[in-house]
Amino acid sequence: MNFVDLLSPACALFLDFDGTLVDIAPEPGAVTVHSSLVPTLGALHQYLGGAVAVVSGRPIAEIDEFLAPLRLPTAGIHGVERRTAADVLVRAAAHPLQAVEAAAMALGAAHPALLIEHKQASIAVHYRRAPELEAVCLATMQDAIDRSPGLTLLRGKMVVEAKPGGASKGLAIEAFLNEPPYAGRVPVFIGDDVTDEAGFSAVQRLGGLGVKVGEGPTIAHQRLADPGALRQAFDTAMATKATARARA
Ligand SMILES: O=P(O)(O)OC[C@H]1O[C@H](O[C@H]2O[C@H](CO)[C@@H](O)[C@H](O)[C@H]2O)[C@H](O)[C@@H](O)[C@@H]1O
Repeated sequence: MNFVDLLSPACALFLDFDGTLVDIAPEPGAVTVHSSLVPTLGALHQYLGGAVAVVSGRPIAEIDEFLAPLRLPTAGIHGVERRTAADVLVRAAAHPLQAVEAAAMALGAAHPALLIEHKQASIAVHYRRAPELEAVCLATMQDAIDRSPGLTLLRGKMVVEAKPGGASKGLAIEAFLNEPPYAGRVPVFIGDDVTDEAGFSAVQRLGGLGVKVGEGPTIAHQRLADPGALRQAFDTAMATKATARARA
């Protein structure tokens, strides 16, 4: 892929976090932010006139902590919350989590290898340390979701999550694209997980490009090997643009 061509000032760039900007780690708190990432994202944000946003399954507050001191426009919890470029926080309707919370806590108590993540509007059960528990996690969460109006099941990398049904990464990207400075630009979304397919679908329907990071089936039209390849491509693109500007 030629990121130098892709990253023109006419594009709006939407970025997933885990598995895309950072490598997957054994647990959510253990990810490492590469030293070049924050300066590179800052340079991209400036180069694209502010038309960059993170679109993550994590809460916005966690993304802010990982990327500090950079504070980008961000959609969190798969689009349930969204901080616009004008710094306005928009939240989708919340739905009662008691049934899924109780089911997840009982599951965690029965199987200490599971990690239960509370994200205000959603509950995630991570089974990375016990992959053999996938089926029981899936069945238990689906049963609790069936008793929880408004919630839907989302699967990700070694995780099953109950989240509000009215939000998705695709809808979050479309909302950004209705606002400045994203409106009228060619959208590019880069992600790695099944949860990112809704984002690929949205940008490609709107004439843009989806870029899948890593292996696995996807509807994205382009692919990169891993987060390291993406960071390298960004660094190369920014260096090339800087050289071109210096020569002009
Ligand atoms: O949409 P993303 O920004 O990619 O976030 C997706 C989920 O990422 C986190 O879980 C995943 O990454 C962990 C750290 O690498 C890994 O241990 C876990 O197995 C993955 O599922 C995060 O904890 C979730 O809340 C996000 O939804």
